[in-house]
Amino acid sequence: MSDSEDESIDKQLKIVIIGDGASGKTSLTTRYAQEQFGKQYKQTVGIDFFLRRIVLPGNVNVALQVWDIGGQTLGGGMLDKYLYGAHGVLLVYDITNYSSFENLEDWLVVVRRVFENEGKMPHRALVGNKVDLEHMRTVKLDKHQKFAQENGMSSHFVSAKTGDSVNLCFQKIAAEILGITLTKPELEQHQRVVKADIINYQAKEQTSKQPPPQPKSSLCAIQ
Ligand SMILES: Nc1nc2c(ncn2[C@@H]2O[C@H](COP(=O)(O)OP(=O)(O)OP(=O)(O)O)[C@@H](O)[C@H]2O)c(=O)[nH]1
Repeated sequence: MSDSEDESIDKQLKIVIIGDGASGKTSLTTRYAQEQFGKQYKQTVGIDFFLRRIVLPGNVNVALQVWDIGGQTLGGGMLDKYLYGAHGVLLVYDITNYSSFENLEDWLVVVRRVFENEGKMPHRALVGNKVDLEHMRTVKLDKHQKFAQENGMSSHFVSAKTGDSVNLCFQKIAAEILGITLTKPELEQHQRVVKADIINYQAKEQTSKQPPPQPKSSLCAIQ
């Protein structure tokens, strides 16, 4: 296959990210598209766009056009237009903020209204963000699962801060939209992998005449 063929895009998907202000939509998008995270909260006014190319099994080249919608857009006239033509909609909430979860009902009402005339609903994904703050969780797991089930949504937990499961979330959604099955090795490949040095304290306590201990490396995947 030539270089140009290799780079050609088979599918272009429009993915729209909605949910309350400060739930982490911009952080999630920039983590995914640019591998970055900013601690400072800067409200999105209107919309931001990002593009990321991925390859799915079967050598399917996909361009994901990610639309990051400002949380204040709910109730405004532009949201319908932003949603129009979406293949996938991510409904994001903050697991430490119960009202951001409750309000997803209102966001979903808009999604249903926009797509009821189009005949085909986009893929809808329920995304609980900020799992690095698990100790502050206020939205119970069973509430999340019930909401996803009742509304025909796929279910995801991520941390835009640590990057935990962010790639996996987008990869799964893109594959589901295109009817592509991800194999176990592919799923594992998109889990975030943390590399840590194991320090041998016993060896460290030995006299300085001894040769210094060699650090060992280990890999662990966060599920
Ligand atoms: N601990 C933690 N903080 C996060 C995470 N994701 C986002 N934040 C923080 O939450 C705040 C809001 O994040 P944003 O990404 O700006 O939220 P948003 O949903 O885009 O907000 P709007 O633009 O108002 O719609 C920022 O201070 C982020 O640093 C996460 O996974 N963990």
